[in-house]
Amino acid sequence: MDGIDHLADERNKAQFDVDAMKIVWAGSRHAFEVSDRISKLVAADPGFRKDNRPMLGRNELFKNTLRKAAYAWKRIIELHLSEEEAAKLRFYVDEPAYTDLHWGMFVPAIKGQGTEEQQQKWLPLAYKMQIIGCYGQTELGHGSNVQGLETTATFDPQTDEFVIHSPTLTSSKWWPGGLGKVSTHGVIYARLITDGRDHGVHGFIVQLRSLEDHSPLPGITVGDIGMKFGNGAYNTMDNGVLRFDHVRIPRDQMLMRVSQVTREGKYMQSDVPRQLVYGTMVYVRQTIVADASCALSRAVCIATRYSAVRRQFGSQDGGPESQVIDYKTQQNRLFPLLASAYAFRFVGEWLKWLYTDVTQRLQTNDFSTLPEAHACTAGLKSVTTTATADGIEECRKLCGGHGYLCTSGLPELFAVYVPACTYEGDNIVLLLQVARFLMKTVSQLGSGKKPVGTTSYMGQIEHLMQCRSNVQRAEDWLKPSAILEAFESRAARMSVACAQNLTKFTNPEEGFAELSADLVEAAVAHCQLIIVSKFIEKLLQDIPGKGVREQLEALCNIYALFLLHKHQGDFLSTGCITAKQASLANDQLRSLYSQVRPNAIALVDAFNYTDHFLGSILGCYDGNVYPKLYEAAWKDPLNDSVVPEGYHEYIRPLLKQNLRTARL
Ligand SMILES: CCCCCCCCCC/C=C\CCC/C=C/C(=O)SCCNC(=O)CCNC(=O)[C@H](O)C(C)(C)COP(=O)(O)OP(=O)(O)OC[C@H]1O[C@@H](n2cnc3c(N)ncnc32)[C@H](O)[C@@H]1OP(=O)(O)O
Ligand SMILES: Cc1cc2nc3c(=O)[nH]c(=O)nc-3n(C[C@H](O)[C@H](O)[C@H](O)COP(=O)(O)OP(=O)(O)OC[C@H]3O[C@@H](n4cnc5c(N)ncnc54)[C@H](O)[C@@H]3O)c2cc1C
Repeated sequence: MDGIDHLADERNKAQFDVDAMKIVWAGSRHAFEVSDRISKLVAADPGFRKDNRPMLGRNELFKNTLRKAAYAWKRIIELHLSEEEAAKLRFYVDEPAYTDLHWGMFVPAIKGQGTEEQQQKWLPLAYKMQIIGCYGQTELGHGSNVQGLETTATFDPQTDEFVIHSPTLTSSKWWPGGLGKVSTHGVIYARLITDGRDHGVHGFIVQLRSLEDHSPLPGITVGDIGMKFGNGAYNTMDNGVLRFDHVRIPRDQMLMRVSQVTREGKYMQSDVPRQLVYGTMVYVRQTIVADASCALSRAVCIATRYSAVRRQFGSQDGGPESQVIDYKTQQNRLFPLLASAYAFRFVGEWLKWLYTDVTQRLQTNDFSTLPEAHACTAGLKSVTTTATADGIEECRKLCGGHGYLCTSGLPELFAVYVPACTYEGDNIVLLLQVARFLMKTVSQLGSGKKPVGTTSYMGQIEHLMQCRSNVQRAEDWLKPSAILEAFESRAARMSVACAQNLTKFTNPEEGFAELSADLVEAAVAHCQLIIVSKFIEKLLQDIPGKGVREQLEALCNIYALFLLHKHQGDFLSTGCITAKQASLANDQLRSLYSQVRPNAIALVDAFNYTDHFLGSILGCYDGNVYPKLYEAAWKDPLNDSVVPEGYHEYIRPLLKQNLRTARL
């Protein structure tokens, strides 16, 4: 617009090397270079324009998504992009589409649950997009309770086929993304029945539509489930409904890595745990944690830049008013979110490592870390998505009235993001899984079995149950040991209290249900400890770049002390800290805000988001917000005419009638 960087003064205040921080954020120089190159490529291509999304009707919106997905694929082929680059391109195109489920769930389900032979047959077709797949698990009647699914796959030994059937209305598949209008195939979860015996839920590859004319195959009824929350947003996705009427598939389309059905119809289980049928969910939950840091950092980038641009009150002698970012209340809402974005980034990196490690162990039939991987992915998915969804809404409020405009980018981001609290497992249901894992860990403490991994802190249970924090001055809260001890003792004491209360019930399941709210809180405390400790571990690594480590230390302390302040009820009631120490933590938090304030804009610049990806006038790099808002308003279709359509039908007659009444 005017070519001036309105945030230049803010950028000049930075006390650290922003380029070095960009590499820390990206994970490596290589990751940064790929991300930087691909984001610019997408931003420069008018084929990936997205600013009109909230204005489009469903059909137009969906067709536009189909066009973009096909165009993205064309560019991926033309540019010979690697798998990593192609994934980045889809990420920066920034539009939920059937391809998310094809690459994100269908392919991983075949990789994780298919035999070598099945992978060789199906993966090349999927990689070339000669078939398009979805993940068909949830039904109208059951989502969380996977064992409650009703779709059946009955083996017919006469023909060597499975008969896939939806016996009830509630067994209709409901929600799978990409299913409604696009997928040709699906990994469909159904109860396996052989010789009249029900062996529980298994995955099957089922063709849904003709590869010739896209019409549903005989016995298949399929469609979209309808509009979802928000304009644009997740409505680019065709979440679907699907019913089977005795659809026959060959026996070799049951995914048979975990268990097999022989030609004679004999059910056999490999020596791998049956929970591997849930493996795709573990994989996706892990990616959702990394995605949380992307969504939250995006909202925080918008709110931080706008908070530096926006001025309100406080003018002295006719000088400029105060930047709203200088209000302590604004900092107290914004900076913990900034710190959370970094915290989720690092815990996401660690979770990716954990997932890779468990996958490698599975190859060698070492299943020992699977329960922990399940608990960590479930718990961290839950805690990070809840905080991110709440954080995006807080960023909208931090931007005042303008945050409510679609051009702020925040309403759409919120609408797209909130279902992350539900999909891939409802957040409460997942925290209850963590709680079960914790209760099991506590119950084994007396048996001499040493807790490992993320529960290893429970190995010092005697100390954690009686220790008292020795913080005496606000600065003492900057010591990682002080923070870790407080978080470990809080988590341990909450788990032990739940375990003790559970013993009061004769029926453990009844006790678990009765105490479930406390159990969820204990699970949250455990997950927050993981995030804090992974941030602290990150700081033990070599971190090059002037001032980068100091900024990360400040953010780590803000993240931990903000949680401590927010959950001080837990810390106080379990006796881990005193009221005086809680107050000192708050004093330290305020001074950390002052330390971060001059660096705030540079800390969000380090995310390296293009204006195209941010999709926000309030968050634009140059901070030239007002002219852009003013110009965008005039582009609204409602301003195409000065006198609105409908004036003659609805406004003029009203005014005339009021005129007559007034004359009376
Ligand atoms: C502005 C534009 C921006 C654009 C941005 C675009 C972003 C796009 C991002 C897209 C990302 C994603 C797209 C979303 C796609 C969504 C897909 C889905 O939702 S798929 C469906 C997911 N469904 C669920 O998650 C169901 C949840 N339920 C379950 O997982 C289970 O049933 C559970 C965990 C509740 C268990 O229930 P139950 O108690 O019945 O247990 P079981 O008897 O089945 O098993 C008990 C035993 O197994 C252990 N267990 C359970 N799960 C697992 C597992 N996954 N791995 C390992 N072990 C597991 C459990 O702990 C028990 O162990 P035990 O030792 O016996 O105690
Ligand atoms: C946008 C979106 C995309 C999706 N994509 C797919 C897809 O591609 N493929 C697919 O198969 N599915 C998909 N799903 C479905 C999704 O996985 C389920 O909706 C999710 O697992 C939650 O299950 P539910 O809907 O049965 O919720 P419910 O379990 O019915 O939850 C309702 C309420 O009950 C509570 N509750 C349930 N059980 C318990 C319990 N045991 N204890 C305490 N409280 C409980 C929950 O906390 C929640 O508050 C998608 C969903 C959405 C919203």
